[in-house]
This record gives sequence, C-alpha cells and structure tokens, in this order.
Amino acid sequence: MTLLQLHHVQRTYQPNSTHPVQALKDISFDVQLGEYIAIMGESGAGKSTLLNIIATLEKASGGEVILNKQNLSHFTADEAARFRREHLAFVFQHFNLLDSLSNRDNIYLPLVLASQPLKLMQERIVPLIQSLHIEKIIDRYPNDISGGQQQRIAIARALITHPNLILADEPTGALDSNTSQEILALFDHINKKGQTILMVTHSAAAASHAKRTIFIKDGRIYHELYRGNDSYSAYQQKISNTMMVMTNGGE
Ligand SMILES: Nc1ncnc2c1ncn2[C@@H]1O[C@H](COP(=O)(O)OP(=O)(O)OP(=O)(O)O)[C@@H](O)[C@H]1O
Repeated sequence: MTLLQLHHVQRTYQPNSTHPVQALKDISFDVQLGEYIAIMGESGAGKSTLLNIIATLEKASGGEVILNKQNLSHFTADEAARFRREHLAFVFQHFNLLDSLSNRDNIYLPLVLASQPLKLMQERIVPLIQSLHIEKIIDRYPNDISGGQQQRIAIARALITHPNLILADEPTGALDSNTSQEILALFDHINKKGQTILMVTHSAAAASHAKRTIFIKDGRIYHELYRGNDSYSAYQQKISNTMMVMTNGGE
C-alpha cells in the first residue's frame, strides 16, 4: 500500500526576488507502507527542504504531496499541525528532549498534547520500555543519561503515538560509531515490526541500514539504490561510491 506520494514537487525560496532559490526543482517518488528509506545528498541539495515539506512544516511551491490519502498542499496551518500530531513523528540529531521533564514524561508528551488519557499512555509505554531497553533510565532525566540513551527515549517518544511515518533527521549525527550502530539496530528492529521510516543522513553507514536510498542533487533525484540481499557493508560501499560519483559531477 502506498503511504506517501510526491508528484513533481518544487520549492522556490524568495520567488519574487532577483535571486530566487530553487531548492527543489522536480521531485517525484512513492513510499510504500513499511518501507525504510534514506535520503542522501550534498549540503544544499534540498534534503531538509524535502523533509520539511513532508513534515507539513513548509508548503511546496508546485506539485503535490499526498500522505495517507490526504493532499498536504491544501492544509491550513491548524490542519497541518493536527495532521502532524496524528500521523507523523520525528527523531532529531540532537534528540530535542525537554530537560525539565523525566524521560517517562518526555515519552508521554505527544499523547499529553493530543489530550489522550493517562491510561492509554501507561499501556503504550510498557512494550516500548522493554523493546528499547530503557527500564533503568525511564524515571531519570535527559541530562543524567548518555546521548545514545537520550536517542532511545526520543525513539520511544516517536513510537508512542503509533505514527504512520517516522521522519528522522540525521538521527546518529551526534553519536559515536558504536552508539550509532545500536540506534541503527533499533531502527532495523522497529522497521521489521512494520514501522515506515524516512531518514535524512550524510552517513553511508546509516543509509546502508535502509532498504532504499534516494540521492538528491540540486533539487532533483539523481539516483536510487535498493539494498536487496546485499550485506550492510557491501551496500554501504555502493552508497559511498554513488556519493563520490555524484559529488564529482558524474551524471
Ligand atoms: N529559508 C530559506 N530561504 C532561502 N533559501 C533557502 C532557505 N532554506 C534553504 N534554502 C536554500 O535551499 C537550498 C536547499 O537547502 P536545504 O537546507 O534543503 O539543503 P540540505 O540538503 O538539507 O543541506 P544540509 O545537508 O547542509 O542540511 C540551499 O541552496 C539553501 O541555501
């Protein structure tokens, strides 16, 4: 089943100025339910712009984005905020946890903001505590735990809403390589259980965990790679090679 469709998406910043910036020129792709996709590209290629449009934080200047059968271009700001709360979840490079709340309350927060009952939060957190191995830190505070542990809490906060789609922006960017591997293994695990994930990353090692990598260059799709039956390391090498050719101006 198709979860997300992008048809000829364009985004131009400062369209009426003498120097409009065409951040996205023509992007089309579909995301099936249960897919795990990495978006890669050089700095300035348009990755954040693309993520922000899918996240309903920005509107496309042209084309269509259809998520869960709803056309995001037609939303008012209030409708977009509601849609975000109900359908999307975010995992960021710098975790974005609230230091004044316990880890447990950070995880509850999206359901608190959606006015859900405490009973539902208590029910939903139980399997997350177990599968994310956060038993020992659940009643501590973000400042008292490591970066990898903070990212586990942030992943639990994303999962507790049962989102249609997790949007991850460089989720291992602030972590050392061992901790990154642990977090990537967690993403593998939640994807195997059916969670759809779209992740922007500069890291070929991170992208090698996704089933498909979409490469963006100058606001257009440059190439796509599927992992298929490749090992993580063989696929990582293919991703690095594609990045190298793309960066060196290959067509
Ligand atoms: N608000 C804005 N106003 C004007 N130009 C912008 C704005 N946001 C982004 N751009 C421009 O749009 C282009 C794409 O930027 P974007 O941030 O999407 O790239 P990126 O691939 O995410 O880069 P990075 O990897 O460095 O985060 C760049 O040329 C950038 O300078």
